[in-house]
Order: sequence, then structure tokens, then C-alpha cells
Amino acid sequence: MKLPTITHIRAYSMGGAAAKVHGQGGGDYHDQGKDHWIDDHIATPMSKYDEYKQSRQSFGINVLGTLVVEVEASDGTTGFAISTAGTVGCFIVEHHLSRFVEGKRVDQIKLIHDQMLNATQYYSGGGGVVINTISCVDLALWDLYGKVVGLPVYKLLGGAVRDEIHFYATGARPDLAQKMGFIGGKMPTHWGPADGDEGIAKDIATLKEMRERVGDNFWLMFDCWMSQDVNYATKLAHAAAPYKLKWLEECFPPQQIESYRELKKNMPKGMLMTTGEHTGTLEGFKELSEAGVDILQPDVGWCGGVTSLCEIAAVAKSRGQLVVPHGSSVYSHHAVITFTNTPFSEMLMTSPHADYVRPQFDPVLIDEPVPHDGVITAEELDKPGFGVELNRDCPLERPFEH
Ligand SMILES: C[C@H](O)[C@H](O)[C@@H](O)[C@@H](O)C(=O)O
Ligand SMILES: [Mg+2]
Repeated sequence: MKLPTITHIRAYSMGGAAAKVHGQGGGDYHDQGKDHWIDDHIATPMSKYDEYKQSRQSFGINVLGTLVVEVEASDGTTGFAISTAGTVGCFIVEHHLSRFVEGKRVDQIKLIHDQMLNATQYYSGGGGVVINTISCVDLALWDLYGKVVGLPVYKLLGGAVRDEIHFYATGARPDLAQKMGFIGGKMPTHWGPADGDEGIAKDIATLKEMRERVGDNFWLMFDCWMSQDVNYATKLAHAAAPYKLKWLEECFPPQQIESYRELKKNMPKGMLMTTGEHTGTLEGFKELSEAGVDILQPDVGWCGGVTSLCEIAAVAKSRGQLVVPHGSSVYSHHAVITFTNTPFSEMLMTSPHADYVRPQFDPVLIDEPVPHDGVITAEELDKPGFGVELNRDCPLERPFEH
């Protein structure tokens, strides 16, 4: 089969600080409107500053906005993907990464991936918006390849190892998630070290309340979004043990490997320690794996794309650990259904009160699949590429051209 070449790559942004329109959701799913659970007094590394305690948007969690990367092949087929990188990502795609993409065949994804990673090494720092941007290009290339050959990405990766994906839900209402068929509920913590033991007591009170509502067998987890220190995390873990907390997530920033290593030793037996959504390099995941992280949680839009996610899954597998990607919708579903060490996955509830299932990247992806009764089947993924189309009614801008 003679494969076409890639003739064009284009980058668009939506939302973010540079846009005129905010609260659009999309790839930067923290860019939501007012009165949304995802921006309601959630503990972060900025919570020690009173002025930034109530809202993560107040310190800029949504400044980047959505990046859309579109790639076009010589036979006219187009593929695309979205991530969190906005205008900054558009600049990197149009003025730097485009030279590694245009002119290559649609199947040369790994070659392009290696060139993008190495060419940006001098300014990427191995993570953040540069790796988000590379991830978005990688995802768009997989989408294009699938659409050219007429196969879903998961079949290009070697096929499903299970017929369906079961999900836990991340949001403010695990009790409602249980009613919607999810296998567990992950809540954000709302307090941190600056609040001392009183903060621990308040989050534990929420955990206790939810445990009483959901009964003993429904998973409950805390997501700490890099907000803690080892002492606070240790005390929170032990205070949560009587309420069967399943895991404590992302207590520290990604580079604090030693903190993770120490916390793992301090954790109550049986409680899991998880992290990874803000880690952007294979080496970073190797370090977390060796520090004893029980579940690695890369975000496929932030860790280097499907190409990197497959490598990270192998690192986890080599040590008998799980890889359960941070909620990233179809881009994650197509990969995890091919991983033997991903027994379940995350659905991030982007409905304002976490009381109904809304597509995570709504409104940017047309036909974005969502779990029904907590499940997505392999059959639902059986469409070329990632099986979604770009909603061109969204307020997309192309700030740069090359
Ligand atoms: C709920 C958390 O604070 C984040 O907003 C969420 O995106 C991420 O940490 C997650 O694990 O879903
Ligand atoms: Mg998290």
C-alpha cells in the first residue's frame, strides 16, 4: 500500500489568556465557566496565598487554553487532535515542529516524534507546554494515519486486550458517580499544609460523609494536585485509612521524587500512592516507578502522545505497576484498551456539578464517546483514527502561519 505524505500542518487555539472568549472548556478543560466544581476551593501549591485559595483560575490554571493541531495528507485526508497549549503551542507547531512533519509519510510517526523531542530538548525542560504541544502533534499524526488506512488507533497499536473499559469518575460527587455506574469516585482535596490539622479534619469529614453515602465497596480516592508536603500527606493518609481511601494522588510536584519515596514508606498498608499527570518524560516516569508509585498516571496529551504513553506503560509493566492515564478522553481510551496493565480508566466529570456525564473535551470534539453505566466498549471505538471530528463552530483562531 503506497502511503501518502503529509503536506500541511496547521495549529489553532481556543480560550486561554490570549483569547477574547473564556470558559469554553475544550482541550484545556479547566477553562470552565463560573460555579463549576473544578474551580471550587481546590487545594494547590498556590493555596498558601489567601488571594489564590478559592479559585485555580485566579492564579491562571486556564491561561494556556486549547491547542488544536490539524495535519493534511497528499491524498486530501486530514487528521487532528487537541491538548492544552493554546497560542504558545501554535507558535511551537508553526515555527518549529512543522519542519519535522511536512514531507514525511503518514506512517513515520515515531521518526517525527523522536525529532520533535530532541529538537526541543534545549527549551522544553522535558515537560510542560512544549511536551503538551509535541503530544498534540503525535496524537494528530495517529489520527491521520488511522483515517488514511481506515483503522481505529487501538487496532494500529495491536488491538484490544479486553472488550470494554471500566471507569472511575473524578469530581465533587462520588455518590452521584456511583449511581451513574462508575466503579469509584476521586475527589479533590480542598485543604492543605497551610490549614494544618484543621484542614485534614475538613477533608476527612467529606470523605466520611461520602463513605456513609456510598457504602463500603465503592472506591473513594483523594486527588491532592501537588499541594502537600510529606508530613501533611502522611497524616492525611492515616486519617483516611478508617474510611478505606483507595489511593492518595499527586501529593507533590512531579520533580519531588524523594517525597514520593518517603511517603510510600509512611503510607498505611494497602493504601495506594499514585501520580504522573504532570510528568512529561520517560525518565521522569522511570524515577516515579522506582520511587514506588503504585499507579502511574500520565496524561496522553501532556506526556508525549500515544507514542510516549506506550513506552510509559512498558516501564510500569516491567515493575508490575499499573498505568491509568489521567483523564484524556478518546486519546487515552484507544491506548489503554491495548494495555494489559490498565484494568480501569479515568473519566473526568466536566459537568458543573458533576451530576451528569458530559464529554470531557466538550464542545470541541464531535462524537466524543462517554461512558454509559461507567463503561465504553471496544466496539464504540471502532472508527478510523480516534473516531472523532473537530467542531469547527468553536471560536478557533490560527495566530501564526509558516
Ligand atoms: C480534580 C483535580 O484537581 C484536577 O482538576 C484533575 O484534572 C486531575 O488532577 C485528575 O486527576 O483528574
Ligand atoms: Mg490528578
